[in-house]
Amino acid sequence: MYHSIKLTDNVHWVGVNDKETDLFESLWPLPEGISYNSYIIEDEKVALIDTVKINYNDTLLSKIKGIIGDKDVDYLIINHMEPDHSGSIKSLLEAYPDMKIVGNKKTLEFLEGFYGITKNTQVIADGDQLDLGSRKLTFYITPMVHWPETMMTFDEKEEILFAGDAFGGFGSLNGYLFDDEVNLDFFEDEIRRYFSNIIGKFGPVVHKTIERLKSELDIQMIASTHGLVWRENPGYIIEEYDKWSQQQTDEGVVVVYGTMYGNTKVMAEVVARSLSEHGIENIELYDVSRKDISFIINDIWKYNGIVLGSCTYNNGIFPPMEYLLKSLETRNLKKRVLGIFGSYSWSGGALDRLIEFKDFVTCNITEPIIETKFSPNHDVLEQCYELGKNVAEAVKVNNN
Ligand SMILES: Cc1cc2nc3c(=O)[nH]c(=O)nc-3n(C[C@H](O)[C@H](O)[C@H](O)COP(=O)(O)O)c2cc1C
Repeated sequence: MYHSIKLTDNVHWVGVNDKETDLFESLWPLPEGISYNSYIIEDEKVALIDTVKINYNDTLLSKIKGIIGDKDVDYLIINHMEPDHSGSIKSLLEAYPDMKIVGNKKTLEFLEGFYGITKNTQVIADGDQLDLGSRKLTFYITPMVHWPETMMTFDEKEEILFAGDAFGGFGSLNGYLFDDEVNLDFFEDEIRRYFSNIIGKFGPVVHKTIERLKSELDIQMIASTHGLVWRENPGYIIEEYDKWSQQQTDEGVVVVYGTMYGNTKVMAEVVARSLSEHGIENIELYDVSRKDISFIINDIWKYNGIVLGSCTYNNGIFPPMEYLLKSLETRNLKKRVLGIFGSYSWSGGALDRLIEFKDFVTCNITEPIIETKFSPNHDVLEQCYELGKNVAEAVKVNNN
């Protein structure tokens, strides 16, 4: 069939592209869509690995039939129960009533909780194998590489790792599927945006899992539930994920400001100019109200410096900046050079919250910490310039 794609003679991608959903998890913009990847292995037994979002059930079924015709699907392996991958389970059971659903203990708890399915199940433990005839599949339980039930499935014969959400990214598959079929520039950004926003919080677990995979498996191909299949250079995406999981960064600074009437913006622009004058080539300057937070977090995951400035709003920090701070605290931000500054006109509040943030995250604070009452005067702007200079020097030293 033309609309499924061969990974190998007996392994096919039967996933779908979603260009209709605007916000992934109702949070993260999808300007270039996303794919939900499902794979079918046609051996003596037929196994399907993960399904797709409920809206695409018919497309998935027609792709499956295009490969196996009237044969049955014997096993459905669930690496991840999030509804964008488990949405078609009920439809598949209707089409293939004898199909066995394979998952770990937690998977089955989620299967019953979400879909009321308790029959046709086969529970596996870490390291268990499933014999499909000419090949065996081995299961690796990888809790919290995104959810508690997540696992990975390794095809011993073809050395393909079906990795669940790990190694996935945003961006639909526009005709291409494999890493060697595209220019990776776009994908590198969209995969990092996916990692930093969706998986970033679980970095230490991801790192441990990668260490285990590297030591136990010889991986020829990585087939994730989102985005590209890595067949030319699976090592590339493993190393990128590992780097991000440990918050290793490149030299550069992200300056983010929250402003209503522009005073805080003036301060941010002086900091940015000073960064540039002091040799920093990668500078991102964002108005926190106007740039979606997922793109800001993506850049923060890329670079080793951050400068955050905010106006005061109702005795506290400006609400969009609070959202960013909370998001970074949740992701256990560390190893960054950090600069902060605030503005107010009577009670203050923004800088207090930024100081609380500085104490929460494991980053190196760079002096001066600046606060202005009303519009920034000459002295304040001089301090902003000083902050830019000091941050520039610190990120050059601190490039990890
Ligand atoms: C709606 C609103 C609420 C504010 N609430 C406070 C406040 O609670 N305490 C305070 O010290 N300043 C408050 N301010 C003043 C601003 O924080 C201050 O003027 C700041 O310099 C504005 O920066 P901006 O020009 O970057 O928006 C408020 C201003 C506005 C417009």
